[in-house]
Amino acid sequence: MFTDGERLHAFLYQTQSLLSIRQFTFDMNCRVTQKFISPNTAFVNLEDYTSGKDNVPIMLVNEIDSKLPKPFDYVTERIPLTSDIVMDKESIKGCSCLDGCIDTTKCACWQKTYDGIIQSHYYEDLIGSLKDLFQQSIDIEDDTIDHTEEMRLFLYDALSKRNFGYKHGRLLEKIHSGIYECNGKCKCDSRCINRCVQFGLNTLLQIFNTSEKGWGVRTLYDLPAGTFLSFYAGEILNDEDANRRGTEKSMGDVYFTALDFITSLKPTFLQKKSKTSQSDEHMSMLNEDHQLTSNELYNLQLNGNKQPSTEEKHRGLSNYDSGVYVMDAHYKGNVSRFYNHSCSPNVFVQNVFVETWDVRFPWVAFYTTSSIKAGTELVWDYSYEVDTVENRVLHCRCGSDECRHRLL
Ligand SMILES: C[S@@+](CC[C@H](N)C(=O)[O-])C[C@H]1O[C@@H](n2cnc3c(N)ncnc32)[C@H](O)[C@@H]1O
Repeated sequence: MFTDGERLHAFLYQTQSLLSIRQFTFDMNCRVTQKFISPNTAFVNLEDYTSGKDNVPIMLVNEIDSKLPKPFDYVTERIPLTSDIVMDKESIKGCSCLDGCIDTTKCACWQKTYDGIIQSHYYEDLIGSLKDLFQQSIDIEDDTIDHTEEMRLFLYDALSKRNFGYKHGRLLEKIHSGIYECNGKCKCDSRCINRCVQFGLNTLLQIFNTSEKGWGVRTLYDLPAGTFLSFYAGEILNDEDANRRGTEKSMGDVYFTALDFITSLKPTFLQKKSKTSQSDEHMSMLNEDHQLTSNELYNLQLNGNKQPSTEEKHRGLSNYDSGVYVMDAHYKGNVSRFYNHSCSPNVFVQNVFVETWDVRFPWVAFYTTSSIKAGTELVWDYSYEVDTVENRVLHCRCGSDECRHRLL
């Protein structure tokens, strides 16, 4: 009997168990064996909508009528639409850990995640106060000593104690500056604690007809907080193709998700622009949890060619073109294309880097914000900006008490 995650992980690691810590929970409210059974009659009931293409079967039920979703190719990858979309997979580095990356302060991949936090404007206050603490702990009288490396290690240690990143296979807090998982160049193996999204789907989900919002996704079992659900699979489009598809009536931007991690890393760049400038407005619409609308994309394209700021150069962001890429799951996609919006979401989005550290191409991964009961719909906040798309109004039907009433 294990009462804490550390001991359980050590046991699984040492015994080279095929079980993963992600298959366990210490959340006593989670009834792990009790499957959700809908009381309604189903007109359609498919055991595996993916036809074996995903890691685990995904059921589909329709309790409203006998329709199915419009056909599309079920894929479990991210597929560049055109040959000009090339990810930089060369500059990725691996760690040399042999302990399953338990000591996160020594793992090069965790350090990459920590470095992102240290440099990100989101964590300015936290990092500032940690740096103050460090200053207080050293001998400031002797200014001949360079404390840079010592401070770096101090910050890594402090961040690891605050549980940034995966904890026993769960992600309890979003990391705005991205997560860098261990990868194919690392010495660690699949038992490493810094690998999650790369294993793909492993929870049992069900696609169902919500009636007011079209198809949606619910969980068939209770899920603890921070559980990884799935990542957004589909086609990667450049801005030109996204514009074309987004404005075509037969396609539209319904299944678009912006890969706008770069824009979320550019605070200096945004702040430097005049508040009233048109480009500023368009850039500020793009936060990292944002499903891109075609108009926004068009405007971004018009205003997107800027000189890199000092911060961009510092973080190596200027190594890449300034294009914003979009994931489109209209023709090719996975279960993630069916997650609906809610103004009180129970799912959050995390940018994760797996086989590439190219900041233009993070994996858009979905995790639970809190523990969720079997049968509950899984919903995230699309963060659309109302009135940004001409002649388009989309009323929100999330039903939450905090509903903002309009999606667009
Ligand atoms: C990414 S798709 C989600 C899956 C979609 N329901 C389906 O049937 O394929 C986004 C679309 O779902 C609908 N939708 C999602 N959340 C909604 C909400 N809270 N209120 C109204 N419609 C919603 C809207 O039509 C939106 O354009």
